[in-house]
Amino acid sequence: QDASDIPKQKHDYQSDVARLRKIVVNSLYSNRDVFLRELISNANDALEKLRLTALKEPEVLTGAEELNVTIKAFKDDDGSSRIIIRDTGIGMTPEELTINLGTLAKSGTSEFLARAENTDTTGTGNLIGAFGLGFYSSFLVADQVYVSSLAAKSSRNPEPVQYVFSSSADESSFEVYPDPHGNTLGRGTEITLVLKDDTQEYLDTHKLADLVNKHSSFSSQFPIYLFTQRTEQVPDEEAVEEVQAAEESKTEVDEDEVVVEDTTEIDENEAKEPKMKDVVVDEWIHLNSQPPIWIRDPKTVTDEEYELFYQATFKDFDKPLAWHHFSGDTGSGVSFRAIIYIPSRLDESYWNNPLVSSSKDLRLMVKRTFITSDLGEDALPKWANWVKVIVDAEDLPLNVSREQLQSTKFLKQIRQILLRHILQMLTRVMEEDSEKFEEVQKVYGNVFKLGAVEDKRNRDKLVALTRFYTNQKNSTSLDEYLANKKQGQNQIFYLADMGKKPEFLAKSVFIEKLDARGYEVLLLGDPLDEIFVQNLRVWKKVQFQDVAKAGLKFGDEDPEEEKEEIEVMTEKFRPLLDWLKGQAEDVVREVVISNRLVSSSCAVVADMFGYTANIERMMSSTANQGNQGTMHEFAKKQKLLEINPKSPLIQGLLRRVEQLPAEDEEPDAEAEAELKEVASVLIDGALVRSGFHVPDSNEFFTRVDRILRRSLGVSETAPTDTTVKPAPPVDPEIHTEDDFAFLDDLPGGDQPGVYIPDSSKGQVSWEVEEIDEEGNPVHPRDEL
Ligand SMILES: Nc1ncnc2c1ncn2[C@@H]1O[C@H](COP(=O)(O)OP(=O)(O)OP(=O)(O)O)[C@@H](O)[C@H]1O
Repeated sequence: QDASDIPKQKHDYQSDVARLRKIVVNSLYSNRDVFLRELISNANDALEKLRLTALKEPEVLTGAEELNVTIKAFKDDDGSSRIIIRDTGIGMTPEELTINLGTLAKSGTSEFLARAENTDTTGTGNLIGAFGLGFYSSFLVADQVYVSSLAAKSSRNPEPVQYVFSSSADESSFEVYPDPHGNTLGRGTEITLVLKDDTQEYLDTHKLADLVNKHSSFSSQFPIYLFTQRTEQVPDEEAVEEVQAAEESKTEVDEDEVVVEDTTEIDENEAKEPKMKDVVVDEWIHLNSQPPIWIRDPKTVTDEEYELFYQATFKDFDKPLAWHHFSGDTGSGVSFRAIIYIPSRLDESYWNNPLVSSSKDLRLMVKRTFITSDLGEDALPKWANWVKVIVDAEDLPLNVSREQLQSTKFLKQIRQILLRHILQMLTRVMEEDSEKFEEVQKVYGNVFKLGAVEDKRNRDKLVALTRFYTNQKNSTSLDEYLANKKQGQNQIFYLADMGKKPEFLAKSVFIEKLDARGYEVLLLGDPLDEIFVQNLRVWKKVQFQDVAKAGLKFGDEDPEEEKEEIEVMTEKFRPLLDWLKGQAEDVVREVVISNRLVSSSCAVVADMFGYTANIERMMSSTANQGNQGTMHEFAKKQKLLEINPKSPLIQGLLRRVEQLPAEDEEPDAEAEAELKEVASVLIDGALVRSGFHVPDSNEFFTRVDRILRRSLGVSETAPTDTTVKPAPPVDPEIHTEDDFAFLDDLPGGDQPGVYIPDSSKGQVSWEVEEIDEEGNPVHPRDEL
């Protein structure tokens, strides 16, 4: 590739590339193998791009006939060891060589850099495995790299010229220049790696073949050929002719053609002449000659093959959690084969935009040829759009475009089929492998709840996959819950409080009695849980009952007896109920005798149409979005104060209320004020215990303070010593600029304006009002 007389354009690497190359060059040797996988993957991408472009512009196919990748390792005449990886793909123009190989465009790379520079070299090795370095992995094994490329001929580029990109591992620059050999490639890209002294092992064709088989045989749909030489014994008599034949086959190989079969043939009647001699036979071996795994019979594919295929195809370096390989017919006569994979984690962005669904990893092939992985928005519902799927349709035309595809029945049908299989597969994991199902729950537990809300058609199957905490178990399905319900119980009890841990919820006043009596209650701490039950409302004809709301029924009550008991109690506590209602009228609609409390004295319960504390919080976090108005205010007031007639505190309060002077008697202002204070603390306490906000927390604590003093026998009116150290005297001296040097370091420098910390961006807004000298706002209208 020497081209001393050709003018070369020299470029400095963009700084990130320089950093990246440094890491690569200095990083551990154990990961060097990845270079081959990365370069083959690039070659495959280039071939794929060519084929897709050719659908619209067949002209790009001129120049080289076969679409393939070839690999040749040899010792050059100058003693250097070289590997040449060549593809007949789309190729690169000189500008593309400069931009694609001299700058970094990959999104993951800056993350990689940040992490790699903070880790020791062992860690870097793992990172390389996880991220994939693309072209730069060449420098793991090579001192010097040449990339010759001839872009495909097209209307925009009717006369492409072959250019070379050249760079060595220790330079911070690269060169791009016209290939001194001219347009030798026909089309595509040839990467020549001049191996380092300590990477000579890659000259070994067995090693190369093993590497390709391990990593790349899945990642390329195009044939990959490896150049090999073997020694063969041939009769000496034919020596001259044989040598010529071998020469011929060698020349053939030296040109663009790829010869798959052994070209040396031995004549049958040569047995007469036993004298033999050794000849070296050149051979191109087809490395990935096995059909792709989705075409194969699932029985013949090993788990490791499924995993490697997944990792190579979807560029996920974690192993999948599970997969399902099947074939079928869409019903409109298109037969297909598919593999569905469940990744081991959800993309971090999954929950950012809960209502938008686009599946990036639904790879559609037709007759083994990749067509598209973009099946448009809503190709799958949101709950399922994280699956990674490969579908190969046998009977669709190869040149179908994405737009055409969307108008075919095929897409709609395949969508239903995929969804059915995803659900079958998850259900099978649930039924047959509880350990794996636990892992699935960890990652996708909330996804199933979302699905049950979103996908009405598959609701029942998705609900069956959901799991919940309860006061009795760490995990239950709704069916298990129903199997455990008590005689007469006709409600599914749940307590929802967003963001709270199950252990906390288990101590709530609302489940006191249920828990004490042995009833199971779902403890829902995730915001999605409440949305889930609100949407579902009923499961297998049993209604969900929020235990923080009115309407709770155990189911074993004798309605007559209970009614009577409540009536008796209500009569007995009438004076207290009436009096408390007067005290609590700002917060609750009614005060009633409770049948849900055991040890607590009282609780605030949402009425049928009222908001529970959980919903109220959700509403107020969106309150400034308006349009809630009176309905919101109305719903907020729909609460009941329930009192526990068995609580000594309540009984004591009743006695004190009864002792208050009647209306026609002389009022006892002091006794009344004291009682009011107790009531107020009781009501506020009930609000807090029930998860609501106290209307005025200052007032609340002042009252608590007074009551505490009373119980300690301290004077209620004795003032606290409030003397404090006053501020130092006025200091009119102006400070030097140095005292404000720190201001320069603040974002925005010394510019006037409001500085918003990054963490609050988008959350704060303000309006600026112009004021006149007297401090009055200036309204534009004033100027009229
Ligand atoms: N053999 C090739 N033929 C044509 N273009 C290539 C070839 N190899 C690399 N390129 C171009 O150079 C770009 C950069 O390659 P690189 O391998 O660094 O990153 P990538 O391929 O985009 O990312 P990744 O390897 O992680 O998929 C590619 O996007 C492609 O445009």
